[in-house]
Order: sequence, then structure tokens, then C-alpha cells
Amino acid sequence: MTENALPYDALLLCSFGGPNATDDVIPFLRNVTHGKGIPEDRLAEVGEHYHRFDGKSPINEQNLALVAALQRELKNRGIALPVVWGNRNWHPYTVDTLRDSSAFGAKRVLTLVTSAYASYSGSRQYREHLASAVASLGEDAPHIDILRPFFNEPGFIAANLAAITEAGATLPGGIAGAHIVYVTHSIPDAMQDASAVTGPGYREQHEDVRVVLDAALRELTGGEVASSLSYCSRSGNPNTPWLEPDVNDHIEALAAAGVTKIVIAPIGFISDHMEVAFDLDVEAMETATEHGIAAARAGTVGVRTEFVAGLVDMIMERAARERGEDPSAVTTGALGAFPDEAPAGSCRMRHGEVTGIPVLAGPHD
Ligand SMILES: CC1=C(CCC(=O)O)c2cc3nc(cc4[nH]c(cc5[nH]c(cc1n2)c(C)c5CCC(=O)O)c(CCC(=O)O)c4C)C(CCC(=O)O)=C3C
Ligand SMILES: [Fe+2]
Repeated sequence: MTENALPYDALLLCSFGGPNATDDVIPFLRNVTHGKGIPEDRLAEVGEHYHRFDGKSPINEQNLALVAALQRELKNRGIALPVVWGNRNWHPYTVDTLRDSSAFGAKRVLTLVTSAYASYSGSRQYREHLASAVASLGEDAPHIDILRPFFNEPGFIAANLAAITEAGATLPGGIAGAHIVYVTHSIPDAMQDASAVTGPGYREQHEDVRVVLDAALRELTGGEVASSLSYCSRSGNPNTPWLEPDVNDHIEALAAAGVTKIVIAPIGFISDHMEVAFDLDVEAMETATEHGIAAARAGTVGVRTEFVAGLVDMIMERAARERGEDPSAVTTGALGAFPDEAPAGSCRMRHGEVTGIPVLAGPHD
């Protein structure tokens, strides 16, 4: 049987974007932090992280690699679906990509947002961004659908599991006895609360992944698995509460409790972009070394075959549903598949704050 992705005629990979050169850094950071109240000194500090890498974030090449991997997987399955790429905060901007796609005849575009978990930052903000791109294209805009969050897609889990076991194998004595330090991006407590209003919140989605991965690791190793979830990359006003513990404080506390080896597993990110390359590989690794802990950083899912195949499964499942079929949504863990359309009031920046900003894939309020 030949598979097809109808009614879709393109897949848009929609991501964060990052600077490609020194001169891009400040304008990129202005785009990201526009209206967000991030203090100047935090911006200067984050600018320094990028300058350590000559102003070039690895994120763009990683997204291009994911585009290529998705194209390969689709082609191998005999599915004709062009994959295009657009960003929220840097070139190529989503609006430009969609204008081009439309010029080439795309009428209905399925969007894969590069955030695995739902919160304002990973979900609603992208839905606002896509609505604004569509509005500015007017009649030329294709119809856009958005794939649900994929944190509990089995391929995402399998890819993380493989990455953790590979990293664990590099530790002295292997993974046995290592504490698994799962890490994700911190968000303000208010954003966390707002993410939990209409369904399982951002933290709960990660906890679900942690439980599933721990169980799989236990099965693989035949031993006990100790783990915890911690957070990196907090910003904003220091007086505003964000999700804790910070990964560095947490590693310090683990050392004080007698832990001697850890795997740092960045389950909150899909590629080794700047948060991973600096906040984990530089800062968290330094913290571990200072405290006498042997640490191995697990890779992100990147373009691992399990992950890419799982994404294509999700694409085909969604396409089938849009054709009126009733495909089953396969998920791991206890939370089930998130809905295709976000519920009213979900994933606001703050609970109860109605901004009136239009969104796609869900009601505006
Ligand atoms: C949950 C989440 C993800 C994970 C989901 C996902 O993967 O999408 C994520 C990803 C990313 N965040 C990124 C970069 C930045 N995020 C910032 C600021 C913020 N992030 C937030 C949350 C998240 N962010 C929040 C609540 C803020 C505060 C301001 C605001 O409410 O928006 C700032 C401003 C400076 C600072 O304050 O640090 C920068 C530069 C990059 C690109 C990296 C690269 O260039 O390689 C990526 C992939
Ligand atoms: Fe961020």
C-alpha cells in the first residue's frame, strides 16, 4: 500500500531560531526578549554565551539536519511530502517560508513545533506566532494545522533511552549506580501554573517521561534506578520564582548526599543547541567536576532514527485523522495523547491573563 500524507501538501518545521554570526547576536536577543522584561545584564550574559561560539548557535544546522532526516524517512516510506523550515526569532522566518510554500502551491501545511512539551513557551507562543504569520500573508496564507506535543511519543522516549544508556556506558563502572539527572528548561512558576489549567502541566509532562525512562532503564540494567528532574537556563527578574532546583544547585546537593556519578539527560531539548552546549556542557559539567562527581551528558534525540520515525508516525496519524479515518495515537506513560486542538485557555503566559492575541490550532481565549 502506498502511503500518502493527504490532505497535507507540506510539512513546516517551526523552531526557535538562533544567530549565525557575531553581528546577529544582539538583534536575535532583541527579537527573543521583546516585551519580556529581561534585565540588560542577563542579556549581556547570554550574549557572551553566544560569543564564546563566535556568535553562531548550533541550532540552525541541527534543524537543517532534522529537515533532511525527515525528508529521508518520508522518502523511504514512499510518502511525497516536502519539508520546509521557519523560525520564530531568526532567519528563515516562518512568514517568509510560508510565503514561498504558498507560491509553490501549498494550500494545507502541517506544522511540527520543535518543543516536545506544552507550556506558553513551547506551545501557545508558537501558536500566536503562526497566527501572526498567517494574518500578515492574508489571502496567500496556506491553512495551517499543528502537531500535538510529542513528549510521550514512543520514538522520542526510545531515542532518549538509547542516548542515556550510551552516556551511562562511558562512566566508570557503567550506568549501574548512576543517578539520572533529567534536565529541562526552567520556566516561571506562573507559566507552569498556567500550563496545568486544562491538562497535565509542563512539569507533570516531564515527570511522566522520567517515570517511563526510569522503568525502561530498570528493565535494561536489572537494578535500581535513582533519578530526579532539575532545570537549567532560568532568566527573567531574579525575584520572580521559576521552576527549581537549578541543575547546578541540584548536582551540588547530590554530591553532598554521597552521589558519585551521574548521567545528565537533557530530555527537555531535542538538539544540542546553546542551552545544552553552554548551560549543561560548560556550567553543569564544571559543577560536577568541582564536586568530585563523574558526569556523562546524554545526547539529545537529534536525528536518531527512533525519534525521526516516531515523528513521521505522528504526521501520518494526524493526516489520517484529517481524512476522517480513526487512527490510534500510540503514547507512553500515563497521560495519553494531547488533543490536536489546544483547549480554550490552555498554556497562557499567566493563569487568567487574557491577552486577546490570536492563536492557531485552538480557540483565541
Ligand atoms: C521552555 C523553553 C524552551 C524549551 C522548548 C524548546 O526547545 O523550544 C526554550 C528553548 C530555547 N530557548 C532559546 C533561547 C533563549 N530563550 C530565552 C528566554 C526564555 N526561554 C524560555 C523558555 C524556553 N525556551 C523562557 C520562559 C524565557 C524567558 C523569556 C520568555 O518568556 O521568552 C532567551 C533570552 C535570554 C535569556 O533570558 O536566557 C534566549 C536567547 C533557544 C535557542 C538556543 C540556541 O540559540 O541554540 C531555545 C531552543
Ligand atoms: Fe528559551
